[in-house]
Amino acid sequence: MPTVVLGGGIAGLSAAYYLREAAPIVIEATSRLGGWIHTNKRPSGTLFELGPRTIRPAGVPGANTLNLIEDLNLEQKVRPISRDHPAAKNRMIFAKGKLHLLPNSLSGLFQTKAPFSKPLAACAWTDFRAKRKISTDESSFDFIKRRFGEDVAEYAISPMLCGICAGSAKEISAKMLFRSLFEAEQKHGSVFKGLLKEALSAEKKAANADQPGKLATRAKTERWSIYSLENGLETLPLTMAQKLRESKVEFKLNDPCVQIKFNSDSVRLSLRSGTSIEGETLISALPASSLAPLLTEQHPQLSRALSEQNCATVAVVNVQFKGNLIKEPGFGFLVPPIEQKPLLGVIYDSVCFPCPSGDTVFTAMMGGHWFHPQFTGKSPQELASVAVRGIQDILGITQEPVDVNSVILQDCIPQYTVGHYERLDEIDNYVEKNRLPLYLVGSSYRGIGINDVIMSAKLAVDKIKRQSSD
Ligand SMILES: C=Cc1c2[nH]c(c1C)Cc1[nH]c(c(CCC(=O)O)c1C)Cc1[nH]c(c(C)c1CCC(=O)O)Cc1[nH]c(c(C)c1C=C)C2
Repeated sequence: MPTVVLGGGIAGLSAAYYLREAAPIVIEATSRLGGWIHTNKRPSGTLFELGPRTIRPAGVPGANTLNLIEDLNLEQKVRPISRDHPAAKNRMIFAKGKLHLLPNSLSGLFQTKAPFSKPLAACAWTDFRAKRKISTDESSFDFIKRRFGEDVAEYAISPMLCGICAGSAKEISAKMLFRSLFEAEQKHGSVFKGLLKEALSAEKKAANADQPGKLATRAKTERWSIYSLENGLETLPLTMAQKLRESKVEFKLNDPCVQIKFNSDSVRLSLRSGTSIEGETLISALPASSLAPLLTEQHPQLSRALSEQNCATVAVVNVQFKGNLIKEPGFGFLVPPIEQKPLLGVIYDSVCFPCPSGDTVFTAMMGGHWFHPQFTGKSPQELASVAVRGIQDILGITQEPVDVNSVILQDCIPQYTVGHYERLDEIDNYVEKNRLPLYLVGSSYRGIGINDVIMSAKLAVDKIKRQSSD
């Protein structure tokens, strides 16, 4: 019996790719593969990315993605941005009516730069003096405020979390971004005291990873900060799908799963069309909240635990203006939630990847944790006007755009709220105790970035292969 992969986004495709020799079946509810990775080529030739647009090469998961890209023969299509490129160095926040460049050098950390009221390096002193608070988890905002001060929580961490998960730092678990810092405080009483130990354990982790391939080594030597692919990031899932088809992997598209039942040594999936599929093992690459209702009848407790996760909805508006309008090149800017603006942030796409026409391309992101009630019921066109006006106001642009595309990405980013990792333990324990042949991969669990998601698929497939050879 085959392994069944549920979901044809990047997590499902990666799982199927790592498992391709065992001929898995991939089930996807829609007619499209690739999930949130979606590149829209405009009639002018400009690329609008509707979802993620770049990947980081750093760390073990970063090297793993580069190994995969090399395996897919996509090396020639990689478009890297080095660490000294303005898009890698210059990150801004819009606060108190102005754009502010975040410090990008050691000396910058020792200067008082607006909107901060003291040099960021002074945080080390705040951390040394702050009392330890014993807890299993707390919000990112509370953790950073306690250890480094309110300024840093409000103007550095809150916008950063908008840029990563479009979420509120007041709700997102401190362990999502600051796990090692959080644990350093719990163990050593101060974050800085624990940093040395963290560096040592990072080396140990790296020692356990697969060997970096040629491309990952090149990324290190050439000091890449981020990269994309020729014709946009969708080249990655499209190439994977093509290779999977060549490997005779079976796809069932346009047929959502409506129920999952586990038997003693197999799993049966009922699809909306009435088809039923039997497999030995199930890899679910669906968001936890979409998997939950499929398990309600047979495993209500597991279903309840999975359904506790919320996802944020993001409006993504791509905008093209004639000519070069960017005075200060950079990655773009983020807007701290305390500013109460409709924009979460704006990416300067054409700084990273210039338009052949010399035009300026921006992507505005809106909503996220604050989508409802602010934008409830608004059409993509209405949201496009809000975004265009926001960009024009902040950047002092008087001309109208030559091209705009607006989409609402419904429930696209899982929110790792306080208690997320404890809930994951509960889910894992349930699956193990009930000996379910179920593997959970994708952005709902242990990392929302593309690298994390691909890595989750690799780890699940490695485990399946180990178990079947035992
Ligand atoms: C649809 C909106 C998304 C927002 N965050 C993500 C998406 C898909 C996912 C994400 N973005 C970043 C990370 C961190 C790790 C990484 O892989 O780089 C993750 C998991 C960082 C990031 N944030 C923005 C960009 C362009 C990037 C680089 C990676 C990528 O292309 O997604 C900008 C940005 N993202 C969001 C907002 C609100 C925003 C604002 C300018 C939400």
